[in-house]
Amino acid sequence: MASFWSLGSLNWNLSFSTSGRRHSFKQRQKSSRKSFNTLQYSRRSKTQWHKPLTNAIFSSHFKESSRNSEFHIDHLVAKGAFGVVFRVIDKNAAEKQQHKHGQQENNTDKQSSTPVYALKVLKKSKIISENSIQQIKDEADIQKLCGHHPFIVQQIDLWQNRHNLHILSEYVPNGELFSKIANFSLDLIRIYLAEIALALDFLHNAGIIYRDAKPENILLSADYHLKLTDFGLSKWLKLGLSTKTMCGTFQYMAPEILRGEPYTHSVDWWSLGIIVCQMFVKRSPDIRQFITITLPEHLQPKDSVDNILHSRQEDLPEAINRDLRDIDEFLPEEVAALPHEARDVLKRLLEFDGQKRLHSVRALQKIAMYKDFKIEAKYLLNLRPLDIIKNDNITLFDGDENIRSAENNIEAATLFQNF
Ligand SMILES: Nc1ncnc2c1ncn2[C@@H]1O[C@H](COP(=O)(O)OP(=O)(O)OP(=O)(O)O)[C@@H](O)[C@H]1O
Repeated sequence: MASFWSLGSLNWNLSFSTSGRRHSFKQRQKSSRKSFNTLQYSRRSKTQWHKPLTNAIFSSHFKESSRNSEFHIDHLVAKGAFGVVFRVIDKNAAEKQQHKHGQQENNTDKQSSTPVYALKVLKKSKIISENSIQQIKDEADIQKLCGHHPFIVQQIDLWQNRHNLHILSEYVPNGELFSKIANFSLDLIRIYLAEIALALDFLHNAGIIYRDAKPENILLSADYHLKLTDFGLSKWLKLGLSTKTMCGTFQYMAPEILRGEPYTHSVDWWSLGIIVCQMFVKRSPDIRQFITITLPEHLQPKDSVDNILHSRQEDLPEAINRDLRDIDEFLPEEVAALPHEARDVLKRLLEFDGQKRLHSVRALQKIAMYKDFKIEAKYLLNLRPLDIIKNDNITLFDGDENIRSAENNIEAATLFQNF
């Protein structure tokens, strides 16, 4: 969870400290409030039902036979806005495996083939009270449709019990992008930028805008390739169309979103530009110099995102533009010392004008950084990021110690029991 802070020298944090949706926020929509009223009405009007009403609300997407008893909770991975993520072990498969290994003494082998998954558990009551029913269904649909992509986390199953929704996904074992790696070489960035670009381009072509690209949602697989997760702010939107709901994580939000203007899929490429800039120089550009966001007094950045979620339209940040004469004014000064192809890619991704911004894999392929390099999944998967990490003397942090602490395991068990 603390990956943001592991990049200690990131000097600007306009994100909002939050116990809720970590640093992300979404403006409440009138339409979803309406659906909540409808829900309350039907709750009153119906006198008898066999299953809890909340089951019916979600049953189109989350099957009603809970699979909770099939899994051991191994440990708590993260706490999110609506619930928690656990690392779980499939009991049956683990038993079969143990049986198979029978007399074998080699513990390492047994462990490496343990059938583990990520289980996201979300509180129905919170989803209903936040008017996020459709959002959670879209999240489930989108991950289901796109999870077969090599750089997107695959969804395995969805179910519910009386109080919670469950999303079972493949477990991505090496944590969030910046919790393991703090220094990135040009060769490593070239691979990682290409992998996330492919994932975003795939989503866009499937008629989805992602809207929450940030290091916390980019996970490192066993062989240190990347996987995009968390479709909580994604929305169905055909390529070429625009939308205007103000949402995202401040530090990664494109200028047009901050200005409250209609925006397109190119906002995801802006966020990618911010992430790439962090990889190159360990700092984010400071958009506050160019867009002054004036929050109402009761909504200062220290406040929880929940406050913003609940705010009325007129309470939302007001953005005032200052003209940008040269992109170098905006980028951190360390960028000037980077090689030409690195500066070039940053300038193209962090183009203030959403229409002029680089916004496709095809365009990315044409720039200097990708000369003699194929931005294709097959090509990338044949590369070995771990070799580059070793060759370029990049330090890997062991983020697992915390996760495996006894305290964490007790907290996980208690949390799960209470769910
Ligand atoms: N499949 C997975 N494998 C390993 N870790 C995961 C997986 N899915 C999620 N996580 C971890 O759990 C964190 C929270 O997951 P996710 O973003 O899906 O939940 P959320 O409730 O939407 O959180 P947030 O409020 O931060 O957006 C991720 O940032 C990541 O560290």
